[in-house]
Order: sequence, then structure tokens, then C-alpha cells
Amino acid sequence: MAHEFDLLVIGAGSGGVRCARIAAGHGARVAVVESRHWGGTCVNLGCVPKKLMVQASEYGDMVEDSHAFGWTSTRGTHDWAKLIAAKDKEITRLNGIYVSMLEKAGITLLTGHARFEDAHTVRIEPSPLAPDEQPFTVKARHIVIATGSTPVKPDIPGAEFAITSDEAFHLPTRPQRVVIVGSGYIGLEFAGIFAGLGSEVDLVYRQDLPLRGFDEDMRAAMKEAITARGITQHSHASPTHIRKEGSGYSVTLDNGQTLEADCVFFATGRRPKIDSLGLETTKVETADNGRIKVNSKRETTQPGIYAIGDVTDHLNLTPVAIAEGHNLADRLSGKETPRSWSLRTTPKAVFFSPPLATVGLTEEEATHHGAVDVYFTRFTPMRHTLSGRTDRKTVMKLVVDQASQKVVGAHVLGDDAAEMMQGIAVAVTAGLRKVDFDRTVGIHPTSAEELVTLRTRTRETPAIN
Ligand SMILES: Cc1cc2nc3c(=O)[nH]c(=O)nc-3n(C[C@H](O)[C@H](O)[C@H](O)COP(=O)(O)OP(=O)(O)OC[C@H]3O[C@@H](n4cnc5c(N)ncnc54)[C@H](O)[C@@H]3O)c2cc1C
Ligand SMILES: NC(=O)c1ccc[n+]([C@@H]2O[C@H](COP(=O)([O-])OP(=O)(O)OC[C@H]3O[C@@H](n4cnc5c(N)ncnc54)[C@H](O)[C@@H]3O)[C@@H](O)[C@H]2O)c1
Repeated sequence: MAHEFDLLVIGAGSGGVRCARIAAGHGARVAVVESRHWGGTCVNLGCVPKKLMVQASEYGDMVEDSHAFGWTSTRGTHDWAKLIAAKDKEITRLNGIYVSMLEKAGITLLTGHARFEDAHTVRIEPSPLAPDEQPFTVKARHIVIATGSTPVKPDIPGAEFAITSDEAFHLPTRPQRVVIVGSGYIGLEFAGIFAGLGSEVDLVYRQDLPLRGFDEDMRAAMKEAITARGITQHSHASPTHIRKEGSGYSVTLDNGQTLEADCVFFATGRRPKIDSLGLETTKVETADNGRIKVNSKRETTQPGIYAIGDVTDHLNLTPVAIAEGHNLADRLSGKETPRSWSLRTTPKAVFFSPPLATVGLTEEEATHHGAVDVYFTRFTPMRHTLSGRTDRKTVMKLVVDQASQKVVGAHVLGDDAAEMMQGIAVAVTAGLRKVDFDRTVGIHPTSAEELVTLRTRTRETPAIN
């Protein structure tokens, strides 16, 4: 059977774009199909607009803090519409860059919704990006599914009144009272954004501490940081229903409490996007929440079809999708895989203010492998000794495997934590030991120097058998 393309990539997001570009660079005939927005979630409804909005939300406090440093500026008011317009302009610019980058790589760009007809044939149907286009079919030898994920809402009465992150990026005005449900990445990042811009934020979550899965000490530190940011926390709580009341909403919680809001925001996770993909016409198998099953080579259960990124739902981060796309393209082109990486040492950051960044194992995870030495510090960063915000602490923790003395986990909550953690991730990936940190000279005066001057073991935690 003749194929029009060597490779068809479905989805022009973080993973798909990288996979297509690398394969084209190796000389393959490549097409990419995109239904909604070039650049995918990260560029349009994720990392990029989120980070711009986090940055916007930090200026208000900075203006106030500057008084202690001799400035006389006043905080003023924030213009939400201006921020959204500036952010949209930047994203439109990035969309254009993605298109021209793909075109320059000699890739065929197809717009529409992709649906499998069989394992090597995909029908392209009209979609928001190409509403008037006539359907057509494409054949390819290899097909990569890189369709990402989509937000989920709890199935409760009134859920239709709640927004998700998708809508939060385009609200016409900033809501004054926001109830955010969920204390994962998105819940915390948007709680910080709205609070910093002047909204009253209620954060509702089911456990005792936010950020399930993160190191327990850091979760406790984050709980304090959330309070310091002026956000009201409702732990051990979940919404049972939402009612529309006048121009606002009332949210009833399972602890009997009712919260009034102008906006209810569900940050309750995402699911793989496989809607109307026609997987039933192939042998591609999915698991539990729709995740496409793949092996370590990103092969699905259908020969010739592969999946990368969020649609496989293991560590849903842009750099992971990119790395998977890159390695898959190399492998399909018969090139040596340039690098291998470990999910265990993939760094992560939650862009709250201050951010929390981490690499490697939590203390709890590490004790499953053996006893650990813990080094912990909590201090007021220099800036806030003058600003007076002494409740804005910096917290750092190193988790060291006792037997090998390797640093197996590093965790920082504090200004610039994400910037700091990239370098620390190199050290943890390289398997460096505590003594290597000790013999590294610090940069003074910084918060980061604490990571190489932590001399006294805070505690020793036995292994969990
Ligand atoms: C609010 C938010 C903030 C985030 N912040 C960060 C962050 O700071 N750092 C980080 O590392 N990660 C962040 N993420 C996660 C990151 O965005 C994702 O992990 C990443 O985008 C996944 O890339 P992907 O290639 O798997 O999918 P996506 O980027 O989602 O791309 C999939 C593309 O496929 C298209 N598509 C879907 N179905 C079809 C179809 N049938 N036909 C044609 N096209 C289709 C979609 O329109 C989309 O453009 C954030 C996510 C969200 C929601
Ligand atoms: N900075 C970053 O790297 C970044 C930022 C945003 C998103 N992301 C990625 O996107 C993914 C999705 O983000 P997210 O914050 O939506 O998911 P998440 O899994 O991080 O958090 C979801 C939260 O919602 C809670 N929850 C789920 N169902 C609930 C219910 N019915 N009632 C109350 N609470 C409920 C969960 O307990 C959890 O705390 C992340 O896991 C991450 O992979 C990354």
C-alpha cells in the first residue's frame, strides 16, 4: 500500500511538534494535523499564559514591598482586560512561530479533527481551526497520537456553572470572589494568580494538606505559604453542589459550609483526549481513564501507531512530552536515541508565589529504598527582612540515602525555586553525594547557597520495609 507520508502526527502540541520536527530533520515525509491551536495546551492554555499571569500577579506586592526600600510608589489598580489582551497578543505571536517553524522544516500542516478509519488511514474533518474545510483522508506508515488531555469536572449538581483552566484564561473580567476546588498544580497556581491580582480566594481540597504526592514537609510549608498569600483554605472538604444566585453562585461543601462566589473554578485534574479519535477502528488499547497504553518505546498495542505526552497520562509535563516526541522520532528514523532520562529525576515546579520546586524522591518515597538522612531549613529570605513579610518563608530540604550518601531528593519553596532547581536536578541526575554538595562553594548572598551549606542533619528516618 502506498502511503502519502512516512509519519503523521496527530496533535501539534509540545510532544507532537517536537516529534514532527525531528523526524523531518531526519528526512522523513511528515504531516501534522491540528484541530484547535498550534502549539497545543502549553502555548495556548497552559504553561505560557499561566506563567505570564503569575508574573502579573506578583507586581502588586512588589510595589508595596518597595516602600521599605525607600520607594514611594502606590499599588494602584489592576486592568484585567489589558493583561488578557497582552497575553493573547504574545500567544498569537507564538502560534505564528510554531506554524513557520513547522513549514520551514518541510512538514505538511493539516488543519482539522483527526479520526482513524483504520491503522494507517486518518480522516480529517472540520474543526474549530478549519470549520469550512471539506473532509479528506491521509495515509501514513507510522502514526503518532499526541492529542494531549482535557480538564475534568466532578459530577455534582451545578457543575455546569463552574469553569476550568481552559476558560480562566479568557474571563472577560476578574472575579472578585473565587472558589477554587483542588489543590494540585492548577488549583494552587490560579489561587496565587487571583489572590495576587486582588480577588478573595477560597481554596477547597479533600486532604489535610495541599499538593498530594509531594513531600510531606513541603506540603506543610505550602499550606503556610497559601495562608501567607491571604487565601482561605478549606481542607477535608469537597463541594456537593453549586447553585446560581443572582449574578453569583453558592457552593455547598460536604462539611455543611456554604461559600459565596462570583466564579467557581474546578482544578480537579485532566483526562487523556481521545474523543472521536476512532480508536475502535484500530487495535489501540486504552486503560482506566482513557490513557493510551504504550510500552517503553511508546508503541501502542497496534503496530505502526505510537502515543506520546499527556494522552498516555504518566507525568504530564511539557518537557516530558517533548523528550518522548524527540526520542520516538529518532527511533522511527533509525537513529540512535540521543539521550535517556528518568522520570524519577524529572524536576517539577508549582508556580505559586513563592514557587515550589522539586527533583527526585520525597522523604516518604526514599525510605522505601532505605534509611535516609534529612537536611531541612526554614528561614525568612533577605528581601522580606526589610519588607516585613516575615510570614513568607523559604523552606529547603535535601533527602540523602544513608547507605550511598547520594542526594536522592531536593525540595525548595521560595523565590526563584524553579530557577534554582534546574541546576540541582543536574546534580541529582548525576547521582552526586552529599559530600559533593558540601564541597561546592556557595554564591553569597543568595537563598540558593543554603543548599550547599546545610551541614547539620535534621533527622534520620529509618527504612520502611
Ligand atoms: C493550566 C495548565 C498549566 C500548565 N503548566 C505547565 C507548566 O508550567 N509546566 C509544564 O511542564 N507543564 C505544564 N502543563 C502541562 C502541559 O501543558 C502538558 O503536559 C503538555 O502540553 C502536554 O503536551 P502534549 O503534546 O501531550 O499535548 P498538548 O500540548 O495538549 O497538545 C495536543 C494537541 O492535540 C490537538 N488534538 C487533540 N485531539 C486532536 C484530534 N483528534 N485531531 C487533531 N488534533 C487534535 C489539541 O488541539 C492540542 O493542540 C500545564 C497544563 C495546564 C492545563
Ligand atoms: N507547573 C506545572 O508543571 C503544571 C501546571 C499545571 C498543570 N500541570 C499538569 O497538568 C496536570 C493537571 O493539573 P491539575 O491541577 O488539574 O491536576 P492535579 O492532579 O495536579 O490536581 C488535581 C486535584 O484535584 C483534586 N480532586 C480531584 N477530584 C476531585 C473532586 N471530585 N473533589 C475535590 N477535589 C478533587 C485532587 O485530589 C488533586 O488535588 C498536572 O497533574 C500536571 O501534570 C503542570
